Amino acid sequence: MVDLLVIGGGTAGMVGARTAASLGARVLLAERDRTGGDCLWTGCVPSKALLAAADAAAGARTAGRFGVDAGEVTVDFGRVRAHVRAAIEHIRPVDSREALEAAGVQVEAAEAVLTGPGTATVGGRGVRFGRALLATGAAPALPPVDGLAEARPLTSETVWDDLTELPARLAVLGGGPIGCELGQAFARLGSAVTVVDGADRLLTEEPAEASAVVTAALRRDGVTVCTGSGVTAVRDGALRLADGSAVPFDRLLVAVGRRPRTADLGCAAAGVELRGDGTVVVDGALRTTNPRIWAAGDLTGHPQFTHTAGVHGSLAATNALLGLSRQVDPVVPRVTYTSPEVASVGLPPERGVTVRRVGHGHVDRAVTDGATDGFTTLVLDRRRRVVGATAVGPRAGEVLGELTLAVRERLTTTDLAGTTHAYPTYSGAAWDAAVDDVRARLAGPVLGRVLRAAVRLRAQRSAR
Ligand SMILES: Cc1cc2nc3c(=O)[nH]c(=O)nc-3n(C[C@H](O)[C@H](O)[C@H](O)COP(=O)(O)OP(=O)(O)OC[C@H]3O[C@@H](n4cnc5c(N)ncnc54)[C@H](O)[C@@H]3O)c2cc1C
Ligand SMILES: NC(=O)c1ccc[n+]([C@@H]2O[C@H](COP(=O)([O-])OP(=O)(O)OC[C@H]3O[C@@H](n4cnc5c(N)ncnc54)[C@H](O)[C@@H]3O)[C@@H](O)[C@H]2O)c1
Repeated sequence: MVDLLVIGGGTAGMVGARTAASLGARVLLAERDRTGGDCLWTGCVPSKALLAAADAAAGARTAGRFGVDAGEVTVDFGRVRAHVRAAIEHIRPVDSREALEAAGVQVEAAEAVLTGPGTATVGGRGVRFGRALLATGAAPALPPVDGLAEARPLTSETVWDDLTELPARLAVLGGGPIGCELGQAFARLGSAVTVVDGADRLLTEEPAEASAVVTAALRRDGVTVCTGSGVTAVRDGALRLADGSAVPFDRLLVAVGRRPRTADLGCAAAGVELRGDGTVVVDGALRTTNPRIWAAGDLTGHPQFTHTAGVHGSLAATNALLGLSRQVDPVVPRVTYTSPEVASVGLPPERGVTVRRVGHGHVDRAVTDGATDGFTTLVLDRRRRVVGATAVGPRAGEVLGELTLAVRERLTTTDLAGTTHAYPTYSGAAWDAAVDDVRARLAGPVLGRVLRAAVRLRAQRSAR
C-alpha cells in the first residue's frame, strides 16, 4: 500500500511526487518511458534549443543592417542537433530517476493501469493506493486526412530523432505555437517552409494584432503562410487544400493539437470520468470524479504548459495528502517563442473596459535593437486594474513576469506607473502604457478640472 501512486513522470508527475515525498508520504511514481516527460525530451527544451540555433542563423544573415557583415551563412544540421541534445543532457540529471529517488520517491520504470477505485497494476504487479495522481500528459493528434499516415508525417514526438537532415521543403500542418515556433526555426535554418492552418489566422489563441505581427515575421523569414483553407488529402508528396491548391513537400510536420493519454489508463474501472475529447474531468481543486484520485498536467484540459503542469502537480499532491481543496490559480501566463515572442496573460483586449497600447516604435530599446514591429497592451477594468496584458517583441517572455504579477495582485495603472523601471528596457513599454493611462485620467473631465483649479489656486496664492 502506498500513500500516493503517481502515474506519469513528466513535469506534473515529478513535481507532484517530489511535493508528496517532502510531506513525508510513501510515494510510488510509475513512468513507462523516460522521466522528464515531453518538456525535457520532445517539447520545450529541444524546441527552444533549436530556436536558439535558428536565431543565430537569422542574426548572422541580417547583421548587415548594423554594418556587420558575417559572410555567407551555412548551417551544419548535425551540429545543430548536437546542440539540441546537449541542452537536454544538461537538464536531464535534474529530472532523472536518481534525483527523484534522492528526493524520497520510489520510481518504477513501468506502465501503470488503474484496475479499481483504489488499485492499479504497475508493470503487471498489483498496487493498492491511498491516493493517486494521474499525470500521463498528452500526445500529438493526427487528423483523419486521407493519405496522411502514408506520408510518414513527423510530429513533435518524432522530429527530434527522425529528422537527421534538413529537409529542402518542409510543410507544417497547424499554425499554433508548435507550428509557428518550429516552422520559423526550420525556415531560418534553411528549409523552404509552408505553414498551413485551417483557421483564418495563425496563433488563434492570441490577439489578432499579435498574430498579424508574427505572420509578417514568418513571411520575412521566407515562410509561406496558408490560412483559411483546410487540408482535404495528402497525395503524391503534397498537401491538397480545400481551395484546390497543393503544397508539395519533402517532409511533413503535423502540429494540430495534442490529445490526452487516457485511453488505456483504466479510468472507467476506477470511476474516473473522461470528457468526450479524452481529458479527465477535474474540479477546481484538481480532484477527479473518484474522490481518491487527482489529476494534473496536459491530460486535464487546463492550458498545456510546463508551468501549469508543475504548479498543478504540486497543488494536486498537497490537496490529496492534506485533505485540502486549494483551487487552481486562474491567472496563467503564456509565451510563444517565435521571433518576435508573443507573451500574454489574463483577459484579451475585447474583454477590457480600456486598452492602453504602446507601439514599440516608441520604445527606445526596441529602436536601438532595430526591432520596432512589436507592441505592448494593458487591458484595464473600470477601476484601472490590470486584468490582462500582451507583449509582442524581443524578450517579451521576460517582461511577462511583471505583468502576470500585476494581473494576479490586481495592481492598478497607478501602481505600475509609480514603479520606476530601468531605461531602456522592453518592460518600459508597460510602464509607458500605465503612465499614459494615469495621464489620461488626470486630464479627464472631473480630475482634470480639480487639478487645474488646484494649480490656479496655488498660483494665485503665491502671486499675493
Ligand atoms: C514542441 C513542444 C514545445 C513546447 N514548448 C513549451 C514551452 O516553451 N513552454 C511550456 O510551458 N510548454 C511547452 N510545451 C508544453 C509542455 O511540454 C507540456 O505542457 C508539459 O510537458 C506537460 O507535462 P505533463 O507532466 O502533463 O505531461 P508529460 O510531460 O507528457 O508526461 C507524461 C508522462 O506520463 C508517461 N505515461 C503516460 N501514460 C503512462 C502510464 N499509463 N504509465 C506510466 N507512465 C505513463 C509518459 O511516458 C510521460 O513521460 C511544449 C510542447 C511541445 C510538444
Ligand atoms: N511556447 C509554448 O508555451 C508552447 C509551445 C509549443 C506547444 N505548446 C503547447 O502545446 C499545445 C499544442 O500545440 P499545437 O500547436 O500542436 O496545438 P494548438 O491546438 O495550439 O494549435 C493547432 C493549430 O492547428 C490548426 N488545425 C487543427 N486541425 C487542423 C487541420 N486538420 N488542418 C489544418 N490546421 C489545423 C488549428 O487551427 C490551430 O491553429 C499548445 O496548445 C500549447 O499549450 C506550448
